[in-house]
Amino acid sequence: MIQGVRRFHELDPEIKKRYYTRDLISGFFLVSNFDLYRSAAASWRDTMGCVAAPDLPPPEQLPDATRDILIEYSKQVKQLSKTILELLSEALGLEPNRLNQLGCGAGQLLLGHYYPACPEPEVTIGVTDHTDASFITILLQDQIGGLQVLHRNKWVDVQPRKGALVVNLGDLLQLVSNDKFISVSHRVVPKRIGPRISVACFLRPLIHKGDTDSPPVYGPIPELLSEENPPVYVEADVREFMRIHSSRGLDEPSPLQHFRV
Ligand SMILES: O=C(O)CCC(=O)C(=O)O
Ligand SMILES: [Fe+2]
Repeated sequence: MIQGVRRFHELDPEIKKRYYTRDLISGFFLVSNFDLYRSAAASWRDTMGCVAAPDLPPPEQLPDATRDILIEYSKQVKQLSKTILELLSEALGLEPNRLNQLGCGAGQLLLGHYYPACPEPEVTIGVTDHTDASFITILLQDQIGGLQVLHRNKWVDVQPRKGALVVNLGDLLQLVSNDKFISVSHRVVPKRIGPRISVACFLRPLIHKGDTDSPPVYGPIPELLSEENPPVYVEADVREFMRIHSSRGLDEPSPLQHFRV
């Protein structure tokens, strides 16, 4: 998959520009800095991607350079996401199927990032400090490194390991778990060597027009609430949640705070 993402980003710009758009919903896209002019700094990366669940775009809309592997990878990630959501349900003391039934993996967005080698890493940011809006994000990274998570107020490197995936907990999981799980702040620092390739699959509810008749609303899962554990969030319309998420700079506070009690 890493090679497939690299192949696409290293295509002739004349071919790539067919896919360049700021519409990240309708088909396969290439984008650079979706939050340009909203974040304080631009990110040192380009991103390709598409919605991968409920359905990938039709195969003929996917570029040759990445089509077959994208279809295969997305199939595998869908299976894995079911298992991870089962494990997280159990970790919360819920029925194993609870998070899958809630539709936590029903919508998926797959992104393939390309961080070029950077001549001045001291004054550049790969991607700024943020939490993901997803329930969880399944992340594949190559061996270059640069991903960091905030742990006890210190930035800690997430060392690449061959064959390993990183799973980030996102804001929507924090909301439905009523703060039992906390979404992780992370960022990517650029390197003099590169390119660095990563592939992020965001597990989200169904949010696009036509996906569902009524807007999905998510709040703290009732089984997790009690007198000692009252809800700390109100119910959130996820379209509103995502609208807030994508209309701000990635470096601004997460949409979660809008829904705190
Ligand atoms: O490139 C990475 O390792 C992280 C990407 C990321 O944080 C994101 O896409 O939200
Ligand atoms: Fe992220």
